[in-house]
Amino acid sequence: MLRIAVPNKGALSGSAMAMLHEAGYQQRKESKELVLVDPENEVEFFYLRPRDIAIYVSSGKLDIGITGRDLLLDSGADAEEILQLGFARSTFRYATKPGTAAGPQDFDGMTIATSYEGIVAAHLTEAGVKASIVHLDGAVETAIELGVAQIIADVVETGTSMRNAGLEVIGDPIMTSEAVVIRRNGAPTDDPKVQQFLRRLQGVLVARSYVMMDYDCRVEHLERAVALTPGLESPTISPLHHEGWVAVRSMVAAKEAQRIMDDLYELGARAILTTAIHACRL
Ligand SMILES: Nc1ncnc2c1ncn2[C@@H]1O[C@H](COP(=O)(O)OP(=O)(O)OP(=O)(O)O)[C@@H](O)[C@H]1O
Ligand SMILES: O=P(O)(O)OC[C@H]1O[C@H](OP(=O)(O)OP(=O)(O)O)[C@H](O)[C@@H]1O
Ligand SMILES: [Mg+2]
Repeated sequence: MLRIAVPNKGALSGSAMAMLHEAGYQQRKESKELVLVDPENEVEFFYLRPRDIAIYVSSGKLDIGITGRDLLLDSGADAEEILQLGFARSTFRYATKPGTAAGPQDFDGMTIATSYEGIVAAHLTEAGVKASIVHLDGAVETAIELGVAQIIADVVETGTSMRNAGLEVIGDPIMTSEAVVIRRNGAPTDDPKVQQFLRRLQGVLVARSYVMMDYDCRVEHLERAVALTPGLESPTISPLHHEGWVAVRSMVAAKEAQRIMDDLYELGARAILTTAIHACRL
């Protein structure tokens, strides 16, 4: 059985479980369930704190896990990311009250509050800055108002939490993060069970970001139409009963579908349809 760590709460949990469900795996129904066996797919899911997942995976007790790139880096665990999942995207940034500092070069002697001590300590060392770090579990934005620190380092998605606390982000982003699949460094790369799991998740990613496009076009316009819809390998072309016309079928990036439909119409294509892809193996 493949043993997989899944975030049990927080920003990663819901999207991770939704993606696994979409990939055909059973997921827990109750938030108190700690372990779920999916015998049909020969997988065992362990619902763990997101921050602990890299540690379990690096210990070798679990084969793979879903966590945030920032949490993996912060843990210092001996694990590596093997697939990007495209949700829980964020940047990790310093922030302060306007006028306190412009970037790490001004931090000497200051105190920085964060939940990600590992990332911040490594970044300060690299920048040659001598500052103190105070560890907080969350709601880090409040630390400056309450006098615990002059600077914070935290996850920023929309920037709303920073703005609401009257803070401005300073310096370059320390890192960008998203949900990732991780495995222990040095674990075999050709484990067929892991490969199958990754293919299923990749299938979900493709199904979410592509649509299937069908249209009819005149043979003399085919080359220009195919240039607009080259597909992944190459489009399928079928003859139509109406002479001089063909039917074309091709996968298209969902976010470009409307523009491509307009361009195909201009070219003379007709009966242009898009349909959702529910699952896929590339
Ligand atoms: N608002 C957000 N938008 C996108 N990603 C986020 C957001 N907040 C946290 N994350 C990401 O979620 C992961 C942190 O998970 P964790 O569950 O510890 O955070 P959380 O949602 O703040 O939960 P908690 O506050 O209960 O600890 C990190 O990878 C982080 O980048
Ligand atoms: O830029 P934003 O869109 O505002 O999102 C970022 C905020 O979201 C998360 O906080 P969460 O709500 O999980 O609370 P926490 O700070 O207690 O972890 C994160 O820690 C930031 O505070
Ligand atoms: Mg949080």
